[in-house]
Amino acid sequence: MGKRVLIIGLGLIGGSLALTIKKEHPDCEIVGFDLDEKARQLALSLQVIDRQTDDYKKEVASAHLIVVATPVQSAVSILSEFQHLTFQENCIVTDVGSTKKTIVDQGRLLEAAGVHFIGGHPMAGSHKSGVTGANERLFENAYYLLTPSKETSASKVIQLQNWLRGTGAKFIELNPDEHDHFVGMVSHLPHIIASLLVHQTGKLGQEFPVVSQLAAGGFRDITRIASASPSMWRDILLNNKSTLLEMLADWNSGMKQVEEMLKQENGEAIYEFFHEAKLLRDDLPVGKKGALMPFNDLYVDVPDHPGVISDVTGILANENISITNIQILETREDIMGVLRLTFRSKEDLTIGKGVLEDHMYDTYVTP
Ligand SMILES: NC(=O)C1=CN([C@@H]2O[C@H](COP(=O)(O)OP(=O)(O)OC[C@H]3O[C@@H](n4cnc5c(N)ncnc54)[C@H](O)[C@@H]3O)[C@@H](O)[C@H]2O)C=CC1
Ligand SMILES: O=C(O)C(=O)Cc1ccc(O)cc1
Repeated sequence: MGKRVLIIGLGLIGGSLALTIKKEHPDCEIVGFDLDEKARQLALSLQVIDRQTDDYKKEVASAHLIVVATPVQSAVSILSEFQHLTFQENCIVTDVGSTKKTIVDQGRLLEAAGVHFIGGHPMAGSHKSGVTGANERLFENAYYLLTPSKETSASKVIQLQNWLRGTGAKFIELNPDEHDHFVGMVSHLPHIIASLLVHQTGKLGQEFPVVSQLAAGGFRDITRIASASPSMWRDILLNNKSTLLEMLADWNSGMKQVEEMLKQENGEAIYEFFHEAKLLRDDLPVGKKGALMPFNDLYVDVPDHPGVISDVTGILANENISITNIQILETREDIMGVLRLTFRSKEDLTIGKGVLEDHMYDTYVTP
C-alpha cells in the first residue's frame, strides 16, 4: 500500500477529489470521514473511498495528505482542532473552501507544529451537493486556486499540485485577501443577487401562479445557482463579510443610479448602461477557463422530436469526442430548444462543432 489520504467531508467536492486523487495515485489508500454516517456509508458503497472512519482524529497521524472538504465554518473548526493533534512530519493539509482568509489564518497556526497547510479552492462545482454527485471530471479545465503563505516552500506547493493533477485543473496562486475579493465579485455577490431575484419572483408568483410558469429560459439560467446548498452559502457569506458588505453597498448605489435614470426617463443614460455592459460582457474571455465560463460550451439547436439527444451524443461518440456535461436549455417549458454541450478541450469543441454541422445541426458558441 502506498501513501494515505484522509478526506474530511464526503460531499460533492470531497467525493470528487477522492475520485481524482485515486485515479492518478491508484496505490494510495483513501480514508474518508464525514459527520453524517449515511454520507460515509454512501461514499464507501460508491467506491469513492477505500475505507471509512468515524473518528478522523485517529487517522490524522498516519495521513500523508489531508483534504478538509466541509463547509467553510466547519473547516475553520476542524483546523482549530488539528492544533491538538500529531501529524506525519511531511503531511500536507489543504482545504477546498470557497473563502480563504479565515481558513488560511486558522491553517497557518498549524505551521508551528510542522504541518504544511496550503489553502485551496477548486473553482468548479455545481448547485448539487452530496457524494452522489461526485464526479472525477468535475474540475477538468477549471481554475484551482491555491493560497500558500510566504513561508510555504515551493516544493510543498508542487507536491500538492502533484496529488491533485488528476483534476485536470489549472492552478493559480493568490493571497487570501485577493482570493476573497476576486471570488466575492465573480461568485459570492452573483449568488446573493440570483437568490434575491428568486425571492422577488417567488413573491409575485404566489399571487399570480402564471409568473412561475413564465420564469423559464433566461431566468432559469441566471438563477440556477440559487438551488445550491443554503448552509454552504450561509458559511461563505459569514466568512467574506467585509468584502461582501462593500460590494453590496456598490450594488445598491448602482441600482440607485438605474432607478434615477428611469425616474427621469433618461433614455440615453439607460442605453449607455446596457451598451457598456454589453461591451464588457462580450469582451470576457469566452471559451477560456474562468469563473464565469469555465467550460468549452457549444450550443446546438435541436428540433422537438424523440431520440435527438442520443443522435447528437452518438455523432460525437463516433468521432471519439467525450463531453463532460450536457444540458437542455428550455426556451419554453414544453419545447426542447437548445442543448448546451460541454467539451473537455477547445480542440474537442472545434471538432464536435464540425461534425454536428456536417449532420445539419445548427451550432454556435455564445459571445
Ligand atoms: N459545491 C460547489 O460547487 C463548491 C463548493 N466548494 C466548497 O467545498 C466545500 C464543500 O462543499 P460541497 O462538497 O459542495 O458540500 P456538500 O454539502 O456536498 O458536502 C459537505 C459534506 O461535509 C460534511 N460535513 C459538514 N460538517 C462536517 C464536519 N464538521 N466534519 C465532517 N464532515 C462535515 C457534510 O455532512 C457533507 O457531507 C465548501 O466549503 C464549499 O464552500 C468549493 C468549490 C465548489
Ligand atoms: O454551479 C456553479 O456554477 C458554481 O459556480 C459552483 C461553485 C460554487 C462555489 C464555488 O466556490 C465555486 C463554484
